[in-house]
Amino acid sequence: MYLSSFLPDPDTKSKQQKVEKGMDKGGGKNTSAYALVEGSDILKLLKPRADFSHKGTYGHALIVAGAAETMGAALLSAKGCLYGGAGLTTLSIPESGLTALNTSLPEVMYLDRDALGLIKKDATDKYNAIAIGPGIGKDKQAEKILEQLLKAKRALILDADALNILSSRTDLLSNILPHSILTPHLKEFDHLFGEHKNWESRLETAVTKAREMQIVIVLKNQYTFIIDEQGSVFINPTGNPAMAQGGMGDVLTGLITAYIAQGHTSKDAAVLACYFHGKAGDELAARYFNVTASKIAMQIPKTVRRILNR
Ligand SMILES: NC(=O)C1=CN([C@@H]2O[C@H](COP(=O)(O)OP(=O)(O)OC[C@H]3O[C@@H](n4cnc5c(N)ncnc54)[C@H](O)[C@@H]3O)[C@@H](O)[C@H]2O)[C@@H](O)CC1
Ligand SMILES: Nc1ncnc2c1ncn2[C@@H]1O[C@H](COP(=O)(O)OP(=O)(O)O)[C@@H](O)[C@H]1O
Repeated sequence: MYLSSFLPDPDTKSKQQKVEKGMDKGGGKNTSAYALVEGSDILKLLKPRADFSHKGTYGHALIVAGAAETMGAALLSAKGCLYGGAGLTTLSIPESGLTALNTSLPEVMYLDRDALGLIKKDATDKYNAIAIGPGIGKDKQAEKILEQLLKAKRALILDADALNILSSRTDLLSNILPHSILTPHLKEFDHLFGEHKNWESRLETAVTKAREMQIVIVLKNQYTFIIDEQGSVFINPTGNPAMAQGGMGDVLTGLITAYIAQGHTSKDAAVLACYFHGKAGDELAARYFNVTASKIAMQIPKTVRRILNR
């Protein structure tokens, strides 16, 4: 299998670049740097829900998301996190979203956005995973919140508007801690790291940046590329065009946050989340012409159960 099968570009030199099946074979020092994620890899990564475990066992996730007009993005991320199995999920949104949160996701806790300004390193210690970005907007207030969270010196999951803010505040890039996860789609990636003529060069930049910054980059597309801190590329084979609807990335961010909260490494959390997100979409697409982001989130526990039962 060649890299070109996973890229939309028709005519790149990547035709010759080999992709190994399975995460064990690819990405290692002496083997191909491109590995196709398989169901068997996922089974090895999943942690069981153990006897005598409780909500504390599965971590506390904080998601900073939403603005008055884009509260939906915040709710979708929280939904992804909840259905992804985090022990506790706290959503930091503007107060105007509180009723919507309590009525649509009663399991999720609320942290007032203004209180977030008071967050110091100690206050973030109680969270096992912190994500910021979906629907927060790009205004000065959103910029300030991002800056403050970066100062808390925690690895973060950075998505959507957090990436857009970073594109215009590149001085903040140096505050991103190792093992943080960036989840750009094509446009967000190019805004952040410069325009690219094709996917192959975009992928090369992603590998360079992931190594340089010691982060994980989830470069979203029909086949999402997960690039780890060593620059190894894991290709996610699940997902389909029925999923091409707004809010899909917000759910993915929540799901990644859930896996980090449950104690996975950044690379494993990204691989698990992308695989199940796409797999849930594939299962739903067998019955529905298009699938909504909410439906994907709610499908996740069924998809995980089915894969474990195999
Ligand atoms: N219910 C809600 O409140 C929703 C809020 N959202 C949030 O709203 C904010 C802005 O989202 P927007 O959709 O306006 O901006 P985006 O930057 O996500 O998309 C802008 C445009 O870029 C193009 N684009 C996106 N992905 C692409 C890809 N993979 N390849 C090629 N072109 C691509 C599309 O034409 C799209 O209209 C984000 O923070 C996002 O999280 C969205 O997630 C949608 C749902
Ligand atoms: N054609 C497709 N095939 C597979 N996955 C897709 C397809 N279209 C979108 N997706 C998935 O949906 C998500 C879209 O993310 P993003 O563009 O950030 O959405 P949004 O900003 O609307 O939440 C990504 O995870 C992407 O892989």
